[in-house]
Amino acid sequence: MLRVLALESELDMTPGYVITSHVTLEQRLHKELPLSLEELEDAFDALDADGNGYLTPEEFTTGFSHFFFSQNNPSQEDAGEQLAQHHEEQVYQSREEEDLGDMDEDKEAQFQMLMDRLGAQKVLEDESDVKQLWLQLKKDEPHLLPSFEDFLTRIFSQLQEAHEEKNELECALKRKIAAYDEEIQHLYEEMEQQIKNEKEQFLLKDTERFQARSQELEQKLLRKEQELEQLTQKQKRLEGQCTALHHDKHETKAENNKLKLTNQELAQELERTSQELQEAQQQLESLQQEACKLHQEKEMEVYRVTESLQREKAGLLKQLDFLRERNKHLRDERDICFQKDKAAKANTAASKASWKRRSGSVIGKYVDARGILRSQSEEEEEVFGIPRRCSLGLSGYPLTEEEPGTGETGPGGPYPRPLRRIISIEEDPLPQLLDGNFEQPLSKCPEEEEVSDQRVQGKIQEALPLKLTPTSPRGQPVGKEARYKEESAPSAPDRLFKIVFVGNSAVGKTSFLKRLCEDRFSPGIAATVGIDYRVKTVNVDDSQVALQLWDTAGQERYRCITQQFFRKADAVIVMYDLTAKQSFLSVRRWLSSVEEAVGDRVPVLLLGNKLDNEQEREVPRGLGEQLAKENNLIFYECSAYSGHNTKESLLHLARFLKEQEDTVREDTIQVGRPAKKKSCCG
Ligand SMILES: Nc1nc2c(ncn2[C@@H]2O[C@H](COP(=O)(O)OP(=O)(O)OP(=O)(O)O)[C@@H](O)[C@H]2O)c(=O)[nH]1
Ligand SMILES: [Ca+2]
Ligand SMILES: [Mg+2]
Repeated sequence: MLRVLALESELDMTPGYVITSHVTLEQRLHKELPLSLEELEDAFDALDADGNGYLTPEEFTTGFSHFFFSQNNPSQEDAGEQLAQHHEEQVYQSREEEDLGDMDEDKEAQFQMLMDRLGAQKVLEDESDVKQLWLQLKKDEPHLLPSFEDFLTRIFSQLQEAHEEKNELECALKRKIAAYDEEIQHLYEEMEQQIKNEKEQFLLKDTERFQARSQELEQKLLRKEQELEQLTQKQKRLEGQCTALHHDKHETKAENNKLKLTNQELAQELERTSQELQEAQQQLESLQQEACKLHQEKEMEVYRVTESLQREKAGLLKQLDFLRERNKHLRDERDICFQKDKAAKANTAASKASWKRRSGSVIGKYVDARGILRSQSEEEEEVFGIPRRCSLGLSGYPLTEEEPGTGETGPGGPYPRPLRRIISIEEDPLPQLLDGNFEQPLSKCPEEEEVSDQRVQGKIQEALPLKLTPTSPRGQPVGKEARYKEESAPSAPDRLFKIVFVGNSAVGKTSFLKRLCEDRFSPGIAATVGIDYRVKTVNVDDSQVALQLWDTAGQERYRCITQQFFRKADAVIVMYDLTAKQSFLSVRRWLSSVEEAVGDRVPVLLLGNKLDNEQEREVPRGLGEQLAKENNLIFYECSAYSGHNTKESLLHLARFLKEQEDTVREDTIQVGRPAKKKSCCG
């Protein structure tokens, strides 16, 4: 029993507490108990119900109670007995429980006192077993009670000690555990710390690496972003360019279409224009041909007319001479008559010279509509002292009503005036023949009538025959040569020179001629179309020089027409406007076309016009003089506006032409002598 009790004291009665293996237990108990290891082995094995080598408090309690009961009923041997025993035990227990139920109060108190004394509460959790045992002992073996109680005391003290030990152990264990824990904790912490540090380091490294990596990645990202940015910008630019190109493409396409359309239109236009141009060219050619034909016809006409006029003139002059002869005879006869019968102043019927009416000459068309000879000028007035004549119709009668009192009236009313010969515009009119105000029919003798104006008397008398016998139907014109005998008698012009007037448009050619021939200036003059024509007669050293002045149009488009007139020119006048530099610069071109057409055989007069416009002068005088010197020209600066140098320059040219012609004549007379060319400017 004791053995068992000692055994029990080694057991930790805490429920669930597992006793370490029995080997450990036997070793410990072997010292305390007078048992051999084998016996202890058997005891342990007997208690280890499940044979797992470990004793639990339940196994120990159960085993102990077996042992105890077996002590009480040693007889029972077999299993059945065991079983019965077990059954008995159960019954016992149940019986016991009944007893217990009946246990009186003091036992309970005694037991409690015992427990208290033993301080079992601290040690035991469940006192029922011990209570049962105690009661049982009390009941069955009361003498054992004290030993039981001793035992219990011991056990409990041992238990208490064990408990305390255990507690101490526990405490120690706890402490150890705590220490271990602490250590572990510490270690754990350390480890934690280390891990933490490691982690931290790792983290740090990791972070660093991560940071580095992330920086790297960031940089890479940045770079990529920049690249992306650049790529997007590039893409945008390219898109922009693409759209622009696309747009341009559209625009270009549109423009292209437009251009194609314009091109087609232009091509059509061009075609149309070229057709029009061809037509225009054809028209122009035909016009030019017509113009040339016309011109040639006109030229031919003019020359025919001039020829016929020349012939007529020669005829007329012959007639004139004849008339003068007749006149002279008549005068002689008259003188004789006067002497014979002063008294018998017989009616000498004025033999009405029946002036054979000349057939109208072809010159009619050169006289302007009113029959006024366009070339009549003041000069004639001076030279011939003939006042302005009234306008004559083509028939020779005045176009306008005469002032009353000037017309002659005969028995049958006004005498029909004999038709006058209308002198060609080609030659200067014989003023005395064409005098409008002195209605002297050619047949009338001057003595019958007092000529009102003394100034012209001699001229008319000389010129008019007293009595003209009817002559052959077409009186022979009195030729020029005949006139040479009558130096004094003014007559048709001695010389006839054809002068062509050229120069840029608007330099003042027409105004100059107007001033020269009509002595007036009309500012609003229109530009000349094609060619114009005037005649001007000047008196050079007592001889009449008729100048045929061809006024050309300066405009470029008439150049080909004017060009043709150079050929027959006896002299050329080149005019520029001294207030327009360009017109001066064109002079060289004019000179070269003159040179081309007539060589240098004709004299050239260079005129710088518009001298009145001094403030707008663009061509210094010296330049004109220099050019004239270089090209051997006669040079004047003049003004059609003021008339300055208009006559002087022409007189100079006329004199030059006359002298040139005289020289030529002399040369012709002295046969074979080559004519030398006089320099124009002397
Ligand atoms: N101040 C001034 N103006 C002038 C003079 N002569 C002509 N003019 C003006 O110049 C302009 C042209 O005169 P025109 O006589 O028609 O010139 P043009 O050379 O005949 O011209 P085309 O017939 O085209 O060759 C006109 O307005 C005239 O009034 C001048 O001496 N002085
Ligand atoms: Ca066991
Ligand atoms: Mg003109």
